[in-house]
Amino acid sequence: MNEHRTSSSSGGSQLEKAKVRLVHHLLEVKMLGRAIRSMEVMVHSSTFLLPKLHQPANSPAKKYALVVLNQNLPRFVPRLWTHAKLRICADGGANRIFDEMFQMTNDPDYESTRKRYIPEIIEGDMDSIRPEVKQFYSSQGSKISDKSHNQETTDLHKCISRIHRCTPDHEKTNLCVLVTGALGGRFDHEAANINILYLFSDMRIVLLSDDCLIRLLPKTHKHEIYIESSVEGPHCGLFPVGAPSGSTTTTGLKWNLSEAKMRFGSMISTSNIVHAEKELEGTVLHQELEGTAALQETTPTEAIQIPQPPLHCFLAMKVNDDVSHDARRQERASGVAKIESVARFSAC
Ligand SMILES: Nc1ncnc2c1ncn2[C@@H]1O[C@H](COP(=O)(O)OP(=O)(O)OP(=O)(O)O)[C@@H](O)[C@H]1O
Ligand SMILES: Cc1ncc(C[n+]2csc(CCO)c2C)c(N)n1
Repeated sequence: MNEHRTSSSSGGSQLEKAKVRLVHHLLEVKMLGRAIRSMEVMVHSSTFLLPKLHQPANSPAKKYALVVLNQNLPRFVPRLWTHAKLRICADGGANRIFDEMFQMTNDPDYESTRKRYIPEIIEGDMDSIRPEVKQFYSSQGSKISDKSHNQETTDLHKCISRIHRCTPDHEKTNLCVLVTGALGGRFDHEAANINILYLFSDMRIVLLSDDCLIRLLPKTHKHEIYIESSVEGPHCGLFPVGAPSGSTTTTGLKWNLSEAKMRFGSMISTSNIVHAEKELEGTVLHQELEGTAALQETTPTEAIQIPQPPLHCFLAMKVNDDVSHDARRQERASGVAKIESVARFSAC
């Protein structure tokens, strides 16, 4: 009898515990939904890849800073160079500008081409820039920022630190830092370059190569990403690096996610395709991640706390030639894709 009572009361308490867990879970879902709805939208676009002629007249004025890394220059560098407000070469990136701009601009006059492309700053540990290149740019007025004493951070890190330091907070959101040659080379460099997106998540940084661009979708916002279908896509991927994305919902992709969990070691979205023909104006991806602080504010009990703040997700987008801009524009309709994602840590 006693035994029976014990097991039944323990069964009862198990049921109670399950109920409490369920209530907590429902509360958590409700709060996450509320957190998503209250987030501001961050708009992204890659119009910097387009020739000036094709840039939308009414797009909001964005300032670009260009950082050139020590890798083959992507074909659109001359265009980015012309429109950037600031140009920084990361150490050996200066060799690339010195050596490769002729071929890119098809200008037979070497001397005058060189003198047209002078970076404002060359920043780094100076172990890759050639002495004659350093001498040339120094004589043309470039600031040489020699950080050879610092072997703790990469040259890209040093460049972005400088931009971060020199940009007032209220201007950070209106500045886009384009980093060329960041992808497709040595994997340790590529991974370190991606890490920069996370280290400086309050800045808009786009890593670029001839084939791909990567941008962070910060956890603080919802995101609308207008895809320039003439020069980017249709392939794309979403990567929750460092932390799981607990619930991601997308529209406008061929393989949409519906409250899907993404994490490394499980499902991630790769080889996805922008597939937004049904919608009309540019492709938009929404991704939303909430932080611990927001949850703690609204959490009625200690039990539903997220153990660590979730991290951000990044979006990788295929980049294409823009030679047949008009043809391609007709071929692939622009559209709107949305991604909503909530990062959540589960106990497992
Ligand atoms: N193969 C590559 N792939 C991706 N990024 C690169 C590659 N090579 C250089 N970079 C980027 O360009 C920046 C400047 O390159 P540079 O060769 O001057 O760097 P470094 O610090 O001397 O590199 P290393 O590790 O070879 O000593 C690096 O900080 C890195 O961000
Ligand atoms: C844990 C650790 N790993 C590697 C390096 C080496 N390192 C990192 S960035 C950099 C500069 C490259 O220009 C160098 C040499 C370090 N310092 N600490």
